[in-house]
Amino acid sequence: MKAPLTRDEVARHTSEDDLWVIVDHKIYDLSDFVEAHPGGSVVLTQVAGQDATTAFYNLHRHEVLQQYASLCLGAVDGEKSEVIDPQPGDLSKVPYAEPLWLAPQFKSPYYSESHRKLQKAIRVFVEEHITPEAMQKEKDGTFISQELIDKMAETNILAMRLGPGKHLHGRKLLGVMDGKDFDYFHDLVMGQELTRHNQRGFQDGNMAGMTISLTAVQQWCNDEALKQRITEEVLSGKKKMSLAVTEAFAGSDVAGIRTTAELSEDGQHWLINGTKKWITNGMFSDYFVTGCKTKKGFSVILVPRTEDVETKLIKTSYSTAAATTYIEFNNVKVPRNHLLGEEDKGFTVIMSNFNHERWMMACAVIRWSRTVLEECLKWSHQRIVFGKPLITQPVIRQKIARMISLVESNQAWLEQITHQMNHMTYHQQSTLLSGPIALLKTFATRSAHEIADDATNIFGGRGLTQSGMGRVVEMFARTYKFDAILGGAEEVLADLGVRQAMKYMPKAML
Ligand code: HEM
Repeated sequence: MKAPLTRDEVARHTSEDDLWVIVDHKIYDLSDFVEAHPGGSVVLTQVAGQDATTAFYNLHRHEVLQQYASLCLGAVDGEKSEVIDPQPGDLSKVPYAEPLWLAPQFKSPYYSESHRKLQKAIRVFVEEHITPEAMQKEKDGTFISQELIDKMAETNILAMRLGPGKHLHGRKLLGVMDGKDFDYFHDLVMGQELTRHNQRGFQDGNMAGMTISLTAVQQWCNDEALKQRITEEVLSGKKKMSLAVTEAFAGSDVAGIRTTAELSEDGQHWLINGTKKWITNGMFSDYFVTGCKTKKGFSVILVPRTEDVETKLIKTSYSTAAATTYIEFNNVKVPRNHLLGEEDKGFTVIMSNFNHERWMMACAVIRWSRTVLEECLKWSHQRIVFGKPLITQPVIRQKIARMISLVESNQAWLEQITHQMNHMTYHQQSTLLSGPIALLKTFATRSAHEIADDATNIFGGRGLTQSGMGRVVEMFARTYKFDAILGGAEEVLADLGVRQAMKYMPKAML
């Protein structure tokens, strides 16, 4: 019979080729791992035969133990593990790590049982199917796999990403709800949960282009058969698409773009010439919703990839998994019915399309900020400095207080705007909510700026390191600017928000 795994037994395994330690009441046989340990062998021999729980959590993320579970011999006789081992779909027990509506003790007027069911289902999906691929792609910079796209098409995740609408009717969403019941709070849940793999480049690589361009086809395509075909191709994952507005010549100042669209002599085709820059997912797109200069203004045209479309990868500060692209249109011939909205009236198309994009970006960056807050709460309880946990330092508590206030106020404003979206038509949203959404996104990314700064200081060197304890904070601090710039830069959006308010000021003297 095997000897019971007691602490005395552990204390007998203290040599480099026979080395056991205890972490969280479990015994690990590190004999074959000592040489491979990324932290070196010396530190392990120093704790051989001992309880190394405090030392371990001072230096490692809990997930390390899950990755190396095969080294575990079992629990110490009569003892029970104290650390929470998260299972797919679990809610975090860390205060403020989940939005209040998910904390059992709190109530919210906005969410019902179907939001909870969807939240649970998408969290499991993200943890099981998206996170492993996201981590790999963020590192190697390659694009999303067709296998994952197919899974997201089958479960209707792709379709949900366009927001509520007729395209969801008749679809079963992640097996838990009917598409016709999907509202903007379900949309918010999806937008927030889909960031939880914490890989910012991959987050955009995961069909972000589709979410901001197929919406324009849905709302503005004048040819019903064309609209149905494109929607079917893209939502089934067979074809990919992106929004091609920004150029080297013009970013937020859309009026300055130089790509031209001219009608052919027989009037049957558009001929597109020009370039586009920083186009998310462009490398693997089959269609480009493209902003063009036309005779008397600006128009939006759906351009299919042909041999006259050239795409080159741009390296940015997040992973090339996002497929950020430079595009050249060289006399590309596009059928006339591919015009979206009216000729020369493309501003209306682009501006109303921007609302959902900016709102989605706010959902995502607010959720990311919350994850960083959770990381800071965990780390400051776990990290021992000057002989005490970091959280015992008042200066750290001040930083965390500010983070909590920013995250919670952003989420509350987001939910209030989402509630309005649920009660407005697309047209009402365009006129009444473009200002509030622009201001919300600006406030969310300014908050992210402060949160990234404080979180990096809390994590110290680890906040600057791409692996290990601080990897989530390092990624956030390096990439939150994508949310501050894409979809409209902070300054432009802040200005838009105030100009919208000016429009509605009473004419009379006040
Ligand atoms: C089950 C036991 C252990 C496993 C599986 C393990 C695994 C790892 C891994 C994967 C890393 C790379 C960094 C990361 O991903 O977090 C690492 C780093 C490190 N480990 Fe361990 N480790 C164990 C126990 C220990 C113990 C008991 C100590 C110290 C007493 C220790 C000290 C270190 C140090 C100093 C680093 C470098 C950390 C840094 O650069 O911040 N390890 N370990």
